[in-house]
Amino acid sequence: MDAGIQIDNLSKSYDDVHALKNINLDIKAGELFGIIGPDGAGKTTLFRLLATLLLPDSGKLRLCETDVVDQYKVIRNLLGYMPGKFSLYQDLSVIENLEFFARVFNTRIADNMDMIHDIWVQIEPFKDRLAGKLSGGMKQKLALCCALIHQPKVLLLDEPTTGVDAVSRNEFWQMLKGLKSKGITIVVATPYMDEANMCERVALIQEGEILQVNSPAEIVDQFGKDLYAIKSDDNYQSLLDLREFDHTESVFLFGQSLHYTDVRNDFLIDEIEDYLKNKGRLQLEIEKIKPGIEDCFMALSVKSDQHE
Ligand SMILES: Nc1ncnc2c1ncn2[C@@H]1O[C@H](COP(=O)(O)OP(=O)(O)OP(=O)(O)O)[C@@H](O)[C@H]1O
Repeated sequence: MDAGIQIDNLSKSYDDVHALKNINLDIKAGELFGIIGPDGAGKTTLFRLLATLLLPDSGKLRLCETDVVDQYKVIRNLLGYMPGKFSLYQDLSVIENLEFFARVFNTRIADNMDMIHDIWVQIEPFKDRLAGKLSGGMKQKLALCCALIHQPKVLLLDEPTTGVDAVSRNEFWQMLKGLKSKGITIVVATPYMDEANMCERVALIQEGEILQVNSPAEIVDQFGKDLYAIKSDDNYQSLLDLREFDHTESVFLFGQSLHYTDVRNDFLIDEIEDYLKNKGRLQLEIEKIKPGIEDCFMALSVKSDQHE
């Protein structure tokens, strides 16, 4: 059985909100795939459709060569789903949660220990603690064990690292790489653009539309413009001034600096510096930088808005 996912012309609306607009996506068996987009982009809707919890308005979804709508009972056994919010019973202990999920799938923990062992050993010392009393990182590990206890072929993880500290986030991605080596197809939805680099390929999604599907490295390679980081004594005022600058193609606030592209291919950085100095800016620092996934996302989303 090929554990890939095929999505053809899929649309879903909630009344007048078009949560997914005619999307197409092909995820390969055994891939670690990211669905990357901001809040409200449609990630959860896509996962709920794949997990047989919602029906599409139109389009086809296939998972492990099986139609998700027609054969939803088969799909539920093939799939492990870790929803974004509270998939655990807070007033059951760690072990009781795991036993519960095993029973739902008519299986036993002992029969599936090989699948969860590496993760389970990290939470086993807390097995009698109520799930509600676990730290964010521990809850996430338990939820992952629960989603894996029936040995699914495909694992869907909806924002698994939201609200989790940086160390646990990193550990979590290492765990996913371990699972990938067992041959499971893993699809992770995340609003954190930097997590794209942990995936083999990603789909960038915004307002129900897929902007691009590719490997993170190829997405960055296709940026196609020189990018500059600009800092000054007042970044916000620089942003406003650069929006008025004749040669600005794009300018966004990124943390402690602005990210800027110019419509011209050939120009001197001094021209931007002089322009901002004339506007009264001090302590200017301008340097050419490599684009990240977030820069690519911004550029693609501007293009997509211009098409509408
Ligand atoms: N049950 C619902 N009723 C009405 N609108 C909904 C419902 N669920 C989602 N939406 C809307 O559909 C769009 C997509 O939401 P969805 O939850 O799929 O996005 P998301 O990328 O998972 O974002 P988030 O992380 O905020 O959940 C949003 O505009 C959202 O407000």
